[in-house]
Amino acid sequence: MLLTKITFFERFEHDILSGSKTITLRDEAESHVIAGQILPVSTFETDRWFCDIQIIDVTPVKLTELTKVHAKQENMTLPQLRDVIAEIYPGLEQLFMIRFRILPQ
Ligand SMILES: CC(=O)Nc1ccn([C@@H]2O[C@H](CO)[C@@H](O)[C@H]2O)c(=O)n1
Repeated sequence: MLLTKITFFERFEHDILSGSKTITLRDEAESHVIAGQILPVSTFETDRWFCDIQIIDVTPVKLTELTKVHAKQENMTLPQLRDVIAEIYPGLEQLFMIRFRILPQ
């Protein structure tokens, strides 16, 4: 089943809106989006809509394969990104990188 919406933690809202966060790393359950798809984005905490994104592509990536390039696309350092993923997806090795662009409001 394709996702029809996506949520982000509120603390990433600013980076998404400013264009400094251009990927998200998700588990398999949240990887079901396709290139070209447009999705409404809301906060995880209160389900408040804050933008629409268009999916560029989805690529499987293992935790061990993450590099500074991924971190830069998250507007983080690699250690910060590893910490965030360990917190959200403890013990998960297989991630999916979703590249997106923010649509003008
Ligand atoms: C239910 C829900 O909202 N889940 C998630 C899952 C991930 N992310 C962000 O994607 C990147 C890598 O995981 C990091 O920047 C994360 O913080 C998020 O914001 N929200």
